[in-house]
Amino acid sequence: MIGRLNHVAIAVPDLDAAAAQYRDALGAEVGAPQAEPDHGVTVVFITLPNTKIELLHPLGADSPIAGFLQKNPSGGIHHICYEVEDIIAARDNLQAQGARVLGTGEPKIGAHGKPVLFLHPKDFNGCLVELEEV
Ligand SMILES: CC[C@H](C(=O)O)C(=O)SCCNC(=O)CCNC(=O)[C@H](O)C(C)(C)COP(=O)(O)OP(=O)(O)OC[C@H]1O[C@@H](n2cnc3c(N)ncnc32)[C@H](O)[C@@H]1OP(=O)(O)O
Ligand SMILES: [Co+2]
Repeated sequence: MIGRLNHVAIAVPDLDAAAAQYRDALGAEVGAPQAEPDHGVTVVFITLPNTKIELLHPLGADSPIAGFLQKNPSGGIHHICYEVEDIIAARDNLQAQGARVLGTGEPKIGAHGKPVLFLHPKDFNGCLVELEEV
């Protein structure tokens, strides 16, 4: 069911500093900040030859990643995103196996303009999993 690794997300305390570090110290291709108010984050995508890094910073009062950054003030790997061909079929399959889908259970449109869902980290070895339909 899951396909390519679409991105690895890192929550950062300072988005501009992290973006500059990837651009200047690591020589990576760094995109512009994208506000995603529906998700409570601002994101910066770093394009690598085989996947992307998604830098995340809280946006708004009730960002879902605020708690993560309070627990990890220096930042840290926040989630991994796998691609799926049919996100509803994937969701239904996973729920049938007892996995918890976060939020309303209905996909939201993510930063790439595609439907995304999140699976509870406690059901996936402590790793927050995002699925993106491609
Ligand atoms: C613009 C969209 C973009 C895209 O790619 O398209 C995005 O990726 S948006 C990314 C931001 N949105 C989300 O992360 C939505 C899904 N996340 C959530 O709903 C929450 O972050 C949640 C429920 C995973 C955690 O929320 P919170 O930290 O407030 O809850 P708890 O403190 O109760 O945490 C419960 C339990 O989970 C552990 N935890 C929390 N976050 C993570 C994480 N990223 N990875 C692994 N584990 C995590 C937390 O430590 C608690 O564990 P415990 O042992 O009980 O302390
Ligand atoms: Co993501």
